[in-house]
Parts: sequence; structure tokens; C-alpha cells
Amino acid sequence: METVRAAERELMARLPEGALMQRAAAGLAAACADLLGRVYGRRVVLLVGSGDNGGDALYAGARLARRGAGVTAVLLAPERAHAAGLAALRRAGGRTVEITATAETDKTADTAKNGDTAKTADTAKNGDTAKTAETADTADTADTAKTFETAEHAIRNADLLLDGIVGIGGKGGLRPDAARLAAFADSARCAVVAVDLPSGVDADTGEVRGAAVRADLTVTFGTHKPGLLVDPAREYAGSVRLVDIGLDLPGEPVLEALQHADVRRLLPVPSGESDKYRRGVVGIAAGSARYPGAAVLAVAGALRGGAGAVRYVGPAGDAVLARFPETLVSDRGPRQAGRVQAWVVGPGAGDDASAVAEVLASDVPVLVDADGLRLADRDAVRARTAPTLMTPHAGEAAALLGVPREEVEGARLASARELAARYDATVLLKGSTTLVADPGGGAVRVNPTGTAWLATAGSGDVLSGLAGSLLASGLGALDAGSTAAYLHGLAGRFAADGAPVGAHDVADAVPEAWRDVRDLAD
Ligand SMILES: NC(=O)C1=CN([C@@H]2O[C@H](COP(=O)(O)OP(=O)(O)OC[C@H]3O[C@@H](n4cnc5c(N)ncnc54)[C@H](O)[C@@H]3O)[C@@H](O)[C@H]2O)[C@@H](O)CC1
Ligand SMILES: [K+]
Repeated sequence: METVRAAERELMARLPEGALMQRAAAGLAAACADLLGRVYGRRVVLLVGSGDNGGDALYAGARLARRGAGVTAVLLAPERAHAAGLAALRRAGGRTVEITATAETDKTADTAKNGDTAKTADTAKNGDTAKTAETADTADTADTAKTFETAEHAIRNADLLLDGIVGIGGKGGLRPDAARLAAFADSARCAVVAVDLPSGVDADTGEVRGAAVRADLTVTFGTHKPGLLVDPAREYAGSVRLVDIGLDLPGEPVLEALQHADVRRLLPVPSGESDKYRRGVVGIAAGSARYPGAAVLAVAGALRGGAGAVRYVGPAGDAVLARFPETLVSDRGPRQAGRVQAWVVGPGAGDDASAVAEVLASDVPVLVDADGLRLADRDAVRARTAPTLMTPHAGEAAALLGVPREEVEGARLASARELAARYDATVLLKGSTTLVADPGGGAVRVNPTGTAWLATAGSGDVLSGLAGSLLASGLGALDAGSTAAYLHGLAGRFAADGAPVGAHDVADAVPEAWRDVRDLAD
């Protein structure tokens, strides 16, 4: 987030004080108004931390209060809340509930949880400020419990909740008092809007270590933060609305997502001079007696990926030919199978380490998937001069990194980067947000078209064939991986159309995805 901060500093130096925050708050208030439909008479609760994120919430609250909403700000650190924002809210008629800092969190947690909120309802209703304590040290447990009860009561009766606990300045997991408010937010029946990003998620990495607010909508300022695009944090963000506050972000972004127009430019389209060899031949070394289906599905993907021909090597030749008679089937190993422009190795390959080693020794681009990932020798991958694209899911990535699966799922961006660095290869980490990372650093591509329907057996085999085919037709590993993920996601959506799909349906829908991309960009 340093780049965002630097851009903010630069812009702030040129603008009147507070102008950026006013832009942010105006966008935030407008999004809240859209969500509420009618602002007048609605009850809005703000969760306000001690930084500028809380300031945004307070100014937005003031705007909503001026339009007739009943606004209550729950101040997590009353003495450090954004002073001008607080004054604006009070001028607009907003009320505050001041959380008395917890001295000993453990003791008070129970009291707060089973607290009888009826007792404190009056305090909340009669306007003005609930209990205040001088400092954290002097806070007594009864006061603390009471202020939390008041806050909980207000939250329970709210029509809209704004999470301004922390933004990009949040460090580590939420502190105990903040975590408690996040838990109240979780049980709120109304819509929750996160200010800039859900409090508790890591803005840079998308990691969530501990409690975090689950939002229905996140209104973010200036730029999409990685934490809003990468799982698991992405799930906490709900839908994301970007408010332009005029930031001019320098340098390379951390993440990028291809759009239709980008994919269209990348898709290999045959010209008048093309013949099947010029369009590229993709070799598929996959399948085994036990898993012939993986070979069939990888070939199915490869036939839809732009290569001029598909060569199959392995023990599932009969199954492949029965389904796809256009395949060139060889009964020799990859080295003797004839020239290809790229290899796919691994889907359903069982324990055939020799095919993996032969393919890795070739001088053409190679995609390694599934069993191939386990069988590939790391030094052999690192020694390659042609591009290598590895396509693990979280479990396979975890095995390669020697960490538990949950660690990869919790830190997808870092895991993809780490694996790319270790193997000196491009890594496509499959999952609900598929990421593609190059070994030299640079922006990681996040796929915007994924759908949960793609979590079906064999769907990864189709993706491998498709990406391998794009490699054979001349795309680099990063482009081939991200373009394949894009088309595959779209195909999954078209094939599913709201119902379960099989992997072969996804392969069948890939041409529709191509047409969609090419038509729309015309
Ligand atoms: N700088 C600017 O000009 C702008 C900043 N904006 C807002 O300002 C935010 C960043 O503000 P800040 O830098 O003040 O930082 P934040 O408001 O994100 O958080 C910092 C505050 O939270 C507390 N805190 C940190 N980690 C915590 C944790 N784990 N649990 C509980 N409390 C914690 C700190 O003590 C500090 O007071 C952005 O996310 C955005 O919402 C917007 O107003 C747009 C303009
Ligand atoms: K927030």
C-alpha cells in the first residue's frame, strides 16, 4: 500500500486540506444512499476506528445525517477519533457511542456476549454520548460491557452499518475491541458497507488472519487493493465499488486483470497463410490406463485452443481417438513422437516419471499439471531455457512448497509468487480466483471470469489442454495461462448457466467463449 500512500501524499500536497477525504466521503455516502433507497428516517451506524478510515466514515455519516438519516457513530478510541469528522457528524445531528477501552478483554468478553441489551436501550435512544472513560487503564469491566451493549443494540437496530474501523493503515489482526465490533457486524441483519476495505483483511495480500468484517459492499478509494481481488479477503468484500479520488498511481500495479479487449488482442487468429503446422502443434502427454479420461479432456481443451493440431502421447490413445479422431496419436514416448511447439504433461499421468523428464528436457514451452507437478524434478525445471508453466491447485501448490494446504489458501498471492521463484517458472494457481505469476516478479494476473461451477472433476485437465494449445500457437507463458483461464472461466459460465456442468461441457463451450470475446471487442 506504499504506492497508494505516496500517491495520496503527492495529491494532498496540491489540494486544500481534507479534499481527498471529502471526495472519498462523498462517494461513500452516495453508495450508501443508493443501497438505502430512501435516506430520510433510516438508521445508520458507523463503526469508527482511530485513523482516516474512521474519518471517511464520520464525514459520510454527516452527509447522510444532513439528508435525514439517524446516524450513530460507535467510537472505538473516542479520544483519537478523527476530530474534524467527528465535529462534522455532531453538527449534522449525529450521535456517538464511545467504547470504553477494554482493560482485560478476557474477563469482559462473556459479559458483553450475554448482555441484556434492553437495559441499555434508553442510553442509546436518548441521543448524546454513552459512557466515557478517561483512559484504558482506568476502565472498569462493567463500564466496558455497557458501552459494548449499547453499541450492539444500535447495530442490531440499524438499517445500514458502515465499517470504518481500519483501512489501509490496519496492522496485523484486529485488536480485541475492534474484533468484537466486527463480530457484532457479522450478526447484523442489515447491509454492511466496508470503507475502503473490510477491516481485518490485509490490503496488500488478501490474507485474513483472525476476525474481519464481512461486507455486502466495499466502497474503495482511488484503486482496487489486492485484498479486494484475491481470496480469502475477496469474499469479505462483497461487491466492490471504486470511487475515483483523483489518485495518479505510478509504476507497475501489483495485480492486473485481463479484460475482453486484452484477450481479444492475445487470441491467435489464423491468417491466409496459416497451415496446421504454422498454427502450432501441441503435444499432450497425459492419461494412464487408470485415468484415460484425463487425456481425453486435455485433448478436448487443446483442440479448442488455437493450435493447428493436437498430438497425443500415452496409454490412452484409443480413448482419445474414439472421441476425437482428428488427434495425431503416437505410441512412442514424447522424445520420439515428432515435432511439437509446446507440451502439456501430467494430467492423469499416474507415476510415469520418464514422460515428464523427457518433456522437461525438450526445448519448447512446457505446461506441467497434476501428477506431472509431483514427478517434475525442480532442478530440471529450473534448468530449462524455454518457458515453463506450472498449473497447480492449492493442494498441489502446498505439496510443492511443503506447507499445509490452508496456508496456500490463506496466502494465495504470496504462494503463487513463491512457487514461481522457487521453480523459476510461471505459475498458474487454480482456485476461485485463479492467479498467474511470472518468476521475475511483475504484476500478477488475476482472472476475473472464474465461476464456482468450474470446481468439477476434470475441469483442470481441460484448462491444461487449452493453455498448452495457446502456448503452441506462440503466446508466452503468462499470456497463455491468463488467456486460458479467462476463456475457461467464460466457458464455465456459458456451460453452467446456473446449473452443474461436467468438464466436457466446459470444453464444448470454449468456442462460444472465443466468439464472445471476439464479437464484443469489435
Ligand atoms: N490519506 C488520504 O488522503 C486518504 C485516506 N483515506 C482513508 O484513510 C485510510 C487510511 O488511513 P490511516 O492511515 O489513518 O489508517 P487507518 O484508518 O486504516 O488505520 C490506522 C488506525 O487504526 C489503528 N489500527 C491499526 N491496526 C489496527 C488493528 N489491527 N486493530 C485495530 N486498530 C488498528 C491504528 O492505531 C491507527 O490509529 C484509507 O484506508 C482510506 O479509508 C481516504 O480518506 C482517502 C484519502
Ligand atoms: K474499513
